[in-house]
Amino acid sequence: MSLRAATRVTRSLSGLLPRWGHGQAPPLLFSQQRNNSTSPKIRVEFNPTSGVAVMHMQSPPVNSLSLDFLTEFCIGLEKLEMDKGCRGLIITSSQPKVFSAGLDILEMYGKSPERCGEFWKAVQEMWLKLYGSDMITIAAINGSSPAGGCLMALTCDYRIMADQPRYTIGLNETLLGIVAPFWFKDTMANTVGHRTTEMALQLGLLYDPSEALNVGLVDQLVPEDQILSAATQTMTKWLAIPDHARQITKSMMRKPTIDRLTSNREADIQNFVNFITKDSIQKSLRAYLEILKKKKT
Ligand SMILES: CC/C=C\CCC/C=C/C(=O)SCCNC(=O)CCNC(=O)[C@H](O)C(C)(C)COP(=O)(O)OP(=O)(O)OC[C@H]1O[C@@H](n2cnc3c(N)ncnc32)[C@H](O)[C@@H]1OP(=O)(O)O
Repeated sequence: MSLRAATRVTRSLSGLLPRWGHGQAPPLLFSQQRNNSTSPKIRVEFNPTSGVAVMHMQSPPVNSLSLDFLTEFCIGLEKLEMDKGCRGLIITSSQPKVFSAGLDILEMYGKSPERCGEFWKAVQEMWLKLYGSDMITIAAINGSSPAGGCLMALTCDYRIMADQPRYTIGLNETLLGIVAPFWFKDTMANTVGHRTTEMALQLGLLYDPSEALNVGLVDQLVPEDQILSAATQTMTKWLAIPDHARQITKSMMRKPTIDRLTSNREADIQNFVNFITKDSIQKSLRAYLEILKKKKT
């Protein structure tokens, strides 16, 4: 781990200690309204000539993965998957500085077990659809991408990140006092290997772009204004490979990981619900939300 990554971890961890005593009311009220907007959270541009679609995530402020967002994302993905003319998908963000802030913490804080279960099923669905996609999938990561945002990028076939040192990417769940589930861990280990994953997950490491490139978490760095053209160039290379051969190869590589979740889906939902609704975990999430709020003051 580089010194810069270590410093970031230490800073984040020291801020995570809960600051209220037993029986005290939550010191902050968190808006539950942010994700109720009815404007589309995903915009898809499909070019039938090239066979490539670009999916723009446009859910202000930070493309957090709420139940509504995930539902829209999966519907969009399914439509493209069913369109035989669509061979490639580029995923990017329309929000400044952020690719995706990961799972919407407000979906995990103060919610009923039933609602948490519904939410987790949608997270699983997003991963299963994207990791198992027949399309060539490229993440054009034009901003920070922690936790579930990093998972989404890792789930693609290729990752291009904007070379902007203030952006970070990684599975930082432990910093929130929560645990990346086995299929998050498997997806990362399949990309960067066991040892790097073991250390990154325990420490909740968030890498800057050059560190992410060094460990293989992303495949390429480009100036931010070139990210879509670089993704299109890479896509052209991948499109030159016959679809059936590429798809069978992709499936051969990913099927064991996908099968592990599909055969344990219900247990994984139950495990999430039991874990996330624990008082101690709810306190950690509340502390983290407070930190996000305080950052501004
Ligand atoms: C058994 C298994 C159990 C559990 C498994 C759970 C797995 C969990 C996976 C996850 O993905 S958890 C989410 C992790 N995400 C994060 O840690 C990211 C937190 N956010 C940030 O670090 C930053 O917001 C940023 C993405 C780097 C962007 O920074 P910026 O300065 O541009 O924005 P700001 O921090 O001011 O945020 C704006 C606004 O958005 C709210 N916000 C941010 N992230 C989230 C989020 N993930 N969910 C909900 N809301 C989020 C933030 O509070 C601000 O809100 P406000 O405007 O109302 O103050």
